[in-house]
Amino acid sequence: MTAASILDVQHVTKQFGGLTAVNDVTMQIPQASIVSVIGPNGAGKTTFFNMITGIYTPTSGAVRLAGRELVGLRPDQVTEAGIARTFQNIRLFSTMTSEENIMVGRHARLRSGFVDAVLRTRKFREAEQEARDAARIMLDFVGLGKWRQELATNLPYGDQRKLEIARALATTPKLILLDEPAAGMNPRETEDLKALIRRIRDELGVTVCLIEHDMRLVMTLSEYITVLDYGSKISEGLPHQVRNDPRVMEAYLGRGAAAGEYGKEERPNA
Ligand SMILES: Nc1ncnc2c1ncn2[C@@H]1O[C@H](COP(=O)(O)OP(=O)(O)OP(=O)(O)O)[C@@H](O)[C@H]1O
Repeated sequence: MTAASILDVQHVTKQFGGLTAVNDVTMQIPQASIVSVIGPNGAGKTTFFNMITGIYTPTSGAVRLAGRELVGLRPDQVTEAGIARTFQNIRLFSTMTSEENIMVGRHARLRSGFVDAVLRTRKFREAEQEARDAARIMLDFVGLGKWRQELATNLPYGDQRKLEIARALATTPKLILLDEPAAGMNPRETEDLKALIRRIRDELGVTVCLIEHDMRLVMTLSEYITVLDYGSKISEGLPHQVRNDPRVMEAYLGRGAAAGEYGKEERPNA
């Protein structure tokens, strides 16, 4: 990779007792790129994201965002540093409106403090208005403007996932990590998602890294792909390189779950 990296992950390892969930993985994410991390179930992908975002501290290794070391920071500090993420399972506040869900996500950026909030000072009201405006902009950006006052739980499934992305974007990240964003989506929702991810990079200039099992989406959207298996990096490169890598084929096909997971039309060497 020749482009400057926004994220530089060096030799990260995570052990849970005797289990090595991620084993000495090095990966660079070029600025303003769309990249994917793939691998069979249990390969260590989510653990990898959890180390980048401060949920887990790596057993060893370094994670740098634009040169700044992130290991040791709390998740909220990592968000503040410029990394936002979504989770495998939807984590919206179902009793809040779409707008409120985004305002909560933006909390990390609010400048007013607890005392301001209790006293409802001008500073607090201004910060709240700013959060509301930002929420509207993000809702419009992801195409959910009409759902602004609707409870999150009432949104169609695909729109709930978009709302999570909007919430992450409202923290004005440099890099967004999406954990299985297409999970459970129908083909039309997946196409919509693909267009949205491209716009996040092209129009907002935000670098995107996704974990995804939908190989058709991964192969058509990603500029670079990193493949994990049993915690180790077994391949990386351009989509066609990864698709044709015998090690990748073996990792998927060797477990007998290949047809479903790798996708019949996107099988390596197909
Ligand atoms: N907190 C934890 N404690 C112990 N083991 C864990 C923990 N988190 C993950 N693991 C184990 O680490 C390994 C990697 O899990 P991880 O969830 O990172 O894989 P994954 O590639 O994201 O899988 P999937 O595609 O199924 O989501 C698995 O064996 C898992 O059981």
